[in-house]
Amino acid sequence: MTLVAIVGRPNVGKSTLFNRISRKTSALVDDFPGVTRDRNYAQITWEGKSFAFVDTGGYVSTDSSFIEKQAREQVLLALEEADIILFVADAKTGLHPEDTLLVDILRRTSKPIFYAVNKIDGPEQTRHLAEFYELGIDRLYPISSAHGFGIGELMTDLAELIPAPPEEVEETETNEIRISIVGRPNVGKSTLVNQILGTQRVIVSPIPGTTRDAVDTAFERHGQRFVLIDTAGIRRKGKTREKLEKISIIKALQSIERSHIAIILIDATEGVTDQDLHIAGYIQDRARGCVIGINKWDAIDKDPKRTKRFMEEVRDRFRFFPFAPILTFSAMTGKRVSKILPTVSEVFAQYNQRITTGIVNRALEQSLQRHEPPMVGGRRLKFYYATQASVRPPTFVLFCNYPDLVHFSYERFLTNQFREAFNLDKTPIRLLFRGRQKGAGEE
Ligand SMILES: Nc1nc2c(ncn2[C@@H]2O[C@H](COP(=O)(O)OP(=O)(O)OP(=O)(O)O)[C@@H](O)[C@H]2O)c(=O)[nH]1
Ligand SMILES: Nc1nc2c(ncn2[C@@H]2O[C@H](COP(=O)(O)OP(=O)(O)OP(=O)(O)O)[C@@H](O)[C@H]2O)c(=O)[nH]1
Repeated sequence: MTLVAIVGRPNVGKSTLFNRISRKTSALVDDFPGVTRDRNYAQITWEGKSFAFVDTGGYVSTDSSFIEKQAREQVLLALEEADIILFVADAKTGLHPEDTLLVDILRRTSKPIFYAVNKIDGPEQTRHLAEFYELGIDRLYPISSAHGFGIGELMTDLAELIPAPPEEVEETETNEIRISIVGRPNVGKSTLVNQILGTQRVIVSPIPGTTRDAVDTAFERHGQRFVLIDTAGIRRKGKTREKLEKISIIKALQSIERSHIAIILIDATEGVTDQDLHIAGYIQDRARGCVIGINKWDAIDKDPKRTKRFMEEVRDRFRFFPFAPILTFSAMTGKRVSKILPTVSEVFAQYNQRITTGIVNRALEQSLQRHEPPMVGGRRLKFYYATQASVRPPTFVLFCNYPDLVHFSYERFLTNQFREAFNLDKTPIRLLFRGRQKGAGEE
């Protein structure tokens, strides 16, 4: 997905603009689920084009010279990582020497840049625009983030640069397994990529991903084709790790989006952190297959008691992922890395599993017998029929009398029953509840 970064001096109104675009416009906003804590990025659809917005601002320092340095760094990082840059200046303060500096940096790139002058709240203020033409930019967008003026036009021009959404690749029945490797900085992602690719002789070819930086790598193993998503992105080392955080998480989300199976790496020497769960939450929301990889296993004390406690803790913190296999390995020494691809294949096979309708209905009947559906609001919940609607992940539609009243705990019960009956212990599955079909072709 195309990534648009908003950059500019402190206080020019970047977050106000971001908020307006992500919440208060008619743009359809799909917050990245699972990562709602950080409000700095949003997935947006404007005139049929989808893209992600990131606000690079929010400088913590109060020392103004330091802030300016930080702003410059953000611009450099945005240039490196984003596909389109949206530069914002402030009409109220007027043209600032620092604006000129930032614009000079931006000029060095061939990436598309949009220049907006903010806080032009009414027609009488458009005169403030004049001095910004000193920057030598042909097209300036006068906007008011606070009042919403000029935003629509800017967004429309921006959307024009974004490629049309690709045909839904997801459901094409190719058998290549698309894998994303995600995790916090320093967990060993690139070491693992090198280890996996180093042991694979048949590297098919690097294939350009959706954005210019994203280069995926395809290879074959025992006749199975694998694609490692965004190999280039994983290998590229960020110099200023901390500040990359905002963009790097979006990159991870985008990789997950494009993959079938996500390998989330945990650093054994640090244990499971909140951010690991944050990323995992996104894998869950997107219903991707998942393998939990505990890396740097060589570096910890392998006292059996301690190991047992460690594994229990991982299971507990990932309790929302009971189906994700957990592997321990060392990307550095290569020990047990060979387990990864077979495990991924196993998860993928289940992720694609189709169950015949007869078997689905037998499992439904048995589940209903084992545990009668509860009364809801004085009414008895009744299930009529079930069928598998799709794969990736296996998704089952259950027709019943009160589809909206199926309680979470009963849904969980049915999910567990289905998992067991169909041997789907390693993949997410989805249950959808629908009202009884009234006639052919009707929902
Ligand atoms: N008059 C006017 N004020 C605005 C407009 N947009 C933002 N502001 C004000 O400008 C100030 C700074 O806005 P922010 O959105 O926090 O600026 P920022 O660029 O995100 O700041 P950093 O977080 O430091 O990077 C706030 O007081 C806003 O209310 C606008 O269109 N018109
Ligand atoms: N002991 C040990 N160290 C490892 C292992 N895997 C990676 N490391 C070390 O951990 C550090 C980070 O590894 P990278 O592969 O660069 O991690 P990364 O996740 O790609 O890092 P970012 O680029 O910051 O996201 C390096 O110093 C590696 O040598 C491992 O299995 N065992």
